[in-house]
Amino acid sequence: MIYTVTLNPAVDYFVELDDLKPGQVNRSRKEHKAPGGKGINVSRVLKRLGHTSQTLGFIGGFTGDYIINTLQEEDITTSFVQVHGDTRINIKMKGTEETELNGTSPEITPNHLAQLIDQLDQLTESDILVLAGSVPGSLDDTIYTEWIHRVKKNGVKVFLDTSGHPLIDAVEAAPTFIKPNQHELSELVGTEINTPEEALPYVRELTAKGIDYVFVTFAGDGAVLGTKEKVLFATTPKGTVQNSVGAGDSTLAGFLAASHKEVSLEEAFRFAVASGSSTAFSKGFCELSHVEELMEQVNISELK
Ligand SMILES: Nc1ncnc2c1ncn2[C@@H]1O[C@H](COP(=O)(O)OP(=O)(O)OP(=O)(O)O)[C@@H](O)[C@H]1O
Ligand SMILES: O=P(O)(O)OC[C@@]1(O)O[C@H](CO)[C@@H](O)[C@@H]1O
Repeated sequence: MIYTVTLNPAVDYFVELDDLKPGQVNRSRKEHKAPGGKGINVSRVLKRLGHTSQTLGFIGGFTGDYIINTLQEEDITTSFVQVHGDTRINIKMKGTEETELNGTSPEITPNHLAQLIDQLDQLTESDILVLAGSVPGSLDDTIYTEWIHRVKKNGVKVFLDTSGHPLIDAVEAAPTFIKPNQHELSELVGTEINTPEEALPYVRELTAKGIDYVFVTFAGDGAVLGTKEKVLFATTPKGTVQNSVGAGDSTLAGFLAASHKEVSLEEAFRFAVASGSSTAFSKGFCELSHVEELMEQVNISELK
């Protein structure tokens, strides 16, 4: 079973406006809401791609109820730990540019934390654990690192998608998979990375630490996937970006979905990139038929 952990879920509130004018009353043209948070997005995309998963993490209040109800309507199993405050609301504004305002997490107590750790301790070597998103302020930045060490003892494979200190710390614990974007990789290695070629030596360093898959995305400028054996480059399909929220989560979900079918590394890479782009070119998340269509535009080569 695939388990996704979202420590800090969100109701994503999408607002479309002509232009965002700071310091003025702005009025939206259109709005909608959706359950959000990186692990939850991975579960929702997996479902669209025909795979089941279970969502874990902390949730609370009326916003939490909305997330749970919507996921259950989509036939996704939820096993969140209930906390006392309200799950945050993240505002995603689309004017001439995309602007995001992500909220803070409700407080997570030691008791809540212990409940989630109990769930993680049930996982076994046939399970995959996705740890995705920011770490709430009431938890330690090293939490992903501790959990990677803990569940690896039981043979669990860990897919990690986070940024900043939690990522810098966790690479030393060698998760199975990481998916930094170009900026997150730059922060991780302490050097600005502008091109896939510049990423190559750092991707090699990371795989040498024992990370099986290092997947670096460059938005519409391609992606890099490194393993111990080789480092691949993929072009991204061309199209009009409608919404980049969840594109990276769709890439991760696409890679998981393809890997479950035991296809070649190249095919899994192609499917993952097409999944990310399908979401970027859609109002919501990707659809399988669109992903398959876009795969034809993804060209893979080896970086040397
Ligand atoms: N302009 C674009 N054209 C084509 N595909 C895109 C574009 N932007 C994003 N994508 C797709 O989404 C994937 C992830 O994009 P990106 O590098 O922005 O990651 P991210 O920052 O993790 O995403 P997110 O916006 O979800 O946080 C890319 O590998 C690509 O497949
Ligand atoms: O604040 P975090 O946890 O880093 O990111 C949260 C978030 O921006 O990530 C998802 C898109 O990847 C959204 O659904 C959500 O609002």
